[in-house]
Amino acid sequence: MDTRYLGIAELTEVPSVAVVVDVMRAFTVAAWAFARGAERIVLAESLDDARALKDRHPDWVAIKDGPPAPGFDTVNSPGMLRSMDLSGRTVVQKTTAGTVGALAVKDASLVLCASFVVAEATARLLRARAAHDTVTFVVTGEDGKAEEDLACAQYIALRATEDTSAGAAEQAVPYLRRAAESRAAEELATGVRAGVHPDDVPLCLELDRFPFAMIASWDGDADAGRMTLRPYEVPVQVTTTDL
Ligand SMILES: O=C(O)[C@H](CS(=O)(=O)O)OP(=O)(O)O
Ligand SMILES: [Mg+2]
Repeated sequence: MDTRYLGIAELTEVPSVAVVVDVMRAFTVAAWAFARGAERIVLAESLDDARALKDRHPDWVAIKDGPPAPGFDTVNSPGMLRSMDLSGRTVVQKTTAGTVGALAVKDASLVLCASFVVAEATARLLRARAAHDTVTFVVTGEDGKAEEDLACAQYIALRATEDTSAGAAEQAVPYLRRAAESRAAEELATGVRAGVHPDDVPLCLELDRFPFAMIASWDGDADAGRMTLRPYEVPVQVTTTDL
């Protein structure tokens, strides 16, 4: 597997396989939404688009980053999502980096959205589906320089070359440390960013909290057709016929 690491603005061609990484916080939040029962996450193009989706589908749960705002049900915080019951719900998500990165590679043949909480499942899916491909990791934060996203991307790339899930916790230590010392972690912990729960940073640094990867694909049934994120439970002994 060949790997490359690009910021959103550096995506000049359609990748074959894309792993869009946003540790703090979009794809930690997305994983928590699925853990709390959400059926799918519609990735909104803009705040206006998210509001319009919510207007057309009042039963959908709209999430934005930054401070709470009219028209949105909650904010981009795993600490807040953790206590919500989202059973069977469709979530609409719009954030500054993560959802923008996923939409930027919407024409790729496989789009995974990832963070530390789904790292091993993501790596396992790459082992099965992309062992002979070039995998483009989209480092969504800070114009491709966000240390928490780059560290997570490099960790998933490392794990994707391993045969088993043994040893993951030990291998992860330096990568998690880089994320813990990132600018995003500091800003979330010190109140520079809005719409934050005190547990957000530790929740974003939980390794393999969830057993699923997250695949973004076109869903013709969502509104008039939308890029939509869904969880994908990756069998431990996966073969290509499982997919
Ligand atoms: O909600 C977040 O943590 C960020 C937005 S900001 O950098 O805090 O303004 O969005 P994300 O797309 O999840 O990085
Ligand atoms: Mg981020």
